[in-house]
Amino acid sequence: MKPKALVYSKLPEEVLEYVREHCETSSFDAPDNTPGSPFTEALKDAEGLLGAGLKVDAAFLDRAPQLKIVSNISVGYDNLIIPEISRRGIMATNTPGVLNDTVADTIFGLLVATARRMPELDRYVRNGQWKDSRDDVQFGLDVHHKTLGIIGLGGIGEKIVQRARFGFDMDIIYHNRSRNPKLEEQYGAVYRTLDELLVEADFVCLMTPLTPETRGMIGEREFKLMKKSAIFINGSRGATVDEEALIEALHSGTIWAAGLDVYVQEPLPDNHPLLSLDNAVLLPHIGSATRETRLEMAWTAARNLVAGLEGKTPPNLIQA
Ligand SMILES: NC(=O)c1ccc[n+]([C@@H]2O[C@H](COP(=O)([O-])OP(=O)(O)OC[C@H]3O[C@@H](n4cnc5c(N)ncnc54)[C@H](O)[C@@H]3O)[C@@H](O)[C@H]2O)c1
Ligand SMILES: O=C(O)[C@H](O)CO
Repeated sequence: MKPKALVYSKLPEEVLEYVREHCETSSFDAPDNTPGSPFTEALKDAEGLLGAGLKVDAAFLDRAPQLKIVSNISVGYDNLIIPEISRRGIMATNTPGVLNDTVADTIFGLLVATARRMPELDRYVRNGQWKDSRDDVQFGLDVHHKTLGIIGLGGIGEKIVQRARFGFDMDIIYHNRSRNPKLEEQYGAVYRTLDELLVEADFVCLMTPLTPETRGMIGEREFKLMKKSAIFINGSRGATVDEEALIEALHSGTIWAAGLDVYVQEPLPDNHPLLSLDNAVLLPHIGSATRETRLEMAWTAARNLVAGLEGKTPPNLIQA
């Protein structure tokens, strides 16, 4: 008898087919947690769960008594309450590595777009302002030969640094839980305390996971330490930043601009204060969102799921 899998995100057809070959599969484009819904009913028997972004905590796990593995289609797993999942002997997996280059392209692209004010100037052209323009209205800041300060130099961070160092001749400083001598040598990256990095960097780029230690790690104090010309880039998770402090820093000119892919509340609600700030460039959490990479992530997560349900150690098992 095949194990029972519950898929709660829309998967590419070939990946869903692979899951169906190995598992008795109930599949939904999105979870519907209302009592009595087909998703809720399927959850009662599910041994494997596959999808992106669902909060898996104690209350959720109480509704899924047969669960053996939760396979996340993302590298970040702050939606999974790992101590609670492990306490019940359930495995959890993520999709590291396969998205590093794609996310680095997005985050470095966001950095350049913010420094050179590209979205704002696109609006300027479309609104017919070009013909009566003064040049200085269009001035941005240079990226090349500046200092990039990266907080969280892991898989994605390294690929951002590679682009900055070899594509844009930038100097690299970094702050991490531990030092990485290999990357220091490879990219000339220099380790800094968090405060040193904030004071020195022209671009502050946040790429840590969201954990109890990183929640709200950049707030009013940290923005005040940054240069007035600093550009802040967040590609991690919205809650690593105190969003109110960020809005105030952008509004008051404490920093020059911000490029954001992630927010405390996603999608951003209508009338959110960030929407009215021209010095904020806003992307809708699309770091890994290319066809190729999303397909690769779905395959990685599906293979993790099937391995776990076949009694093997999944390739990307999250260590509690
Ligand atoms: N915007 C997007 O679409 C998108 C896409 C992928 C990942 N992400 C986010 O990026 C995060 C990082 O992904 P990754 O694959 O590079 O992970 P990773 O584990 O390879 O790297 C994370 C790095 O952060 C460091 N770190 C952890 N806690 C820290 C702390 N308190 N202070 C300083 N450094 C700390 C770790 O030591 C590690 O080097 C994910 O967890 C996710 O939240 C966002
Ligand atoms: O963590 C990730 O993989 C991305 O943010 C997609 O959710």
